[in-house]
Amino acid sequence: MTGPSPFIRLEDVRKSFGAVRALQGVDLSCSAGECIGLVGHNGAGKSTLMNLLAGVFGAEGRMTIDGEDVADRHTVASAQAQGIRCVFQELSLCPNLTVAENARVMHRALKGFGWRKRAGALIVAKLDQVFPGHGIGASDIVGDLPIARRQMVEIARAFTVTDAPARLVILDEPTSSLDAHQAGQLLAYVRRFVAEGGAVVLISHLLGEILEAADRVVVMKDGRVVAERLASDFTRSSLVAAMGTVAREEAEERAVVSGRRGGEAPTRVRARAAAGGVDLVAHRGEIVGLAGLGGQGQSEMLIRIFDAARRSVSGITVEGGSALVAGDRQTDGVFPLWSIAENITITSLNRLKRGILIDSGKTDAMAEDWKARIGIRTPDIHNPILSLSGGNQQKALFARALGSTAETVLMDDPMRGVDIGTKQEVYGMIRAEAERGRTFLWYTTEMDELKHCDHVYVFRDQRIVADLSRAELTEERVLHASFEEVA
Ligand SMILES: Nc1ncnc2c1ncn2[C@@H]1O[C@H](COP(=O)(O)OP(=O)(O)OP(=O)(O)O)[C@@H](O)[C@H]1O
Repeated sequence: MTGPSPFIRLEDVRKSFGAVRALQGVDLSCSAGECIGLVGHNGAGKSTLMNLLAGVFGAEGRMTIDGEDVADRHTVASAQAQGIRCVFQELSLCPNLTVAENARVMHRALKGFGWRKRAGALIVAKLDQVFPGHGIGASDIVGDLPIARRQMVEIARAFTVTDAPARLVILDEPTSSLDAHQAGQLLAYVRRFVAEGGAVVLISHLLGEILEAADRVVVMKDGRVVAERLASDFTRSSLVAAMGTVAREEAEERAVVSGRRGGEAPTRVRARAAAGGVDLVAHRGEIVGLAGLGGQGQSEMLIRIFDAARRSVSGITVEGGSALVAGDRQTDGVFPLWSIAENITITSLNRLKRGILIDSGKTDAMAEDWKARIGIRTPDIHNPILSLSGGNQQKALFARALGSTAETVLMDDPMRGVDIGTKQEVYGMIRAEAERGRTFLWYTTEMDELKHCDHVYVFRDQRIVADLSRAELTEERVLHASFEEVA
């Protein structure tokens, strides 16, 4: 399927974490000048396989680079020297350093007088190539950047070259925090990089991206490769079928019936408009979408509403409490030292007490219930949350919010890294909860998800510039409102 001498070849690779058999005999080869799309359910083993390529840990089986057996001596340093670069789901930049300094962390060759300037020039030039108009400066502190820009820096850094070449760049959910425009820029760059002889492994749950950017698609399931074909031989539905989620995909097409609740239902959230904008109003049982380009104030609005449910915030009223599903899982969502069960139950502890003490039987029962309902893949809910795959961590955050008693659930692009089958189930849960009276405010960068909303507010420059009903909702109208002043 690949050329005569692939850059990297893995054969019969196996890896276990305790009782979890993450890889159960995987073959994969990757050649210069191709983009491999890697897809599969949450916990299928994709990131584990990429960690292996990047030298993060070893495994049983064979691994050759340029035909040479390296299985016993492949490390992060040797991978880097061979030109293997990785952009993992959880960003690895140092938040207290500048963009230029983070570029230097990866390139030891940038030393001596003026290294900071050279590092800055290197990363900004790559940002210009990958994300024209990015608006990022070399001296910006990474921790001060919004998550989309941090992700852009991390991606651009992976493609920068000093002494070692960039031969294979692994992108694990690279567009999860990018808006559609930025994601398009990245995919276009991937195609240029591949055309010039580079290799890319692209992991994504957005199948459109895979079909657009990949030459070959590899489908994983439960630690095995279950299908491998040219991308042109797949359609979206045959790819979904290969992943084993065809029935749920069809369920997605079911229309939302609730419609706008204004007038008849009580108001749950009201946020007064910024100058020149539109008020945000959400009623009982309504699913309200927040759209627009990334970083236009959507996440900030959700955080302000979340705060307003706890203390007085000028211009915002919230009835009945709120729960937040964070978009930036790494910094706002997951308690990294806690177990899966503790992460799920933290906002429900008031209900899980016996007397004044937390009842561990009740917390375990709640966590087990959500593990089953939302399909969190773990042998034990008492395992650390970081033992879960990225998508399964995100499911735990959903369980935390949906399992709370809050009347309003705020969702900050919450489906990042969640597989297509689980997404359908969560969409169904959101609909069912809305029908029972819960209110959802849902910021999403995925156009397809807006169709689950009763109406959609489009944000631009930190204010709402349009309020589109379901009937009015088209990608064109959202884009139009995102870019232009709406009369
Ligand atoms: N450090 C670890 N400790 C324990 N278990 C782990 C560890 N890393 C991965 N696993 C387990 O290995 C399996 C494969 O995880 P992996 O992260 O490779 O999945 P994935 O296909 O990348 O999923 P996602 O789409 O959610 O990112 C999962 O069951 C996960 O819980």
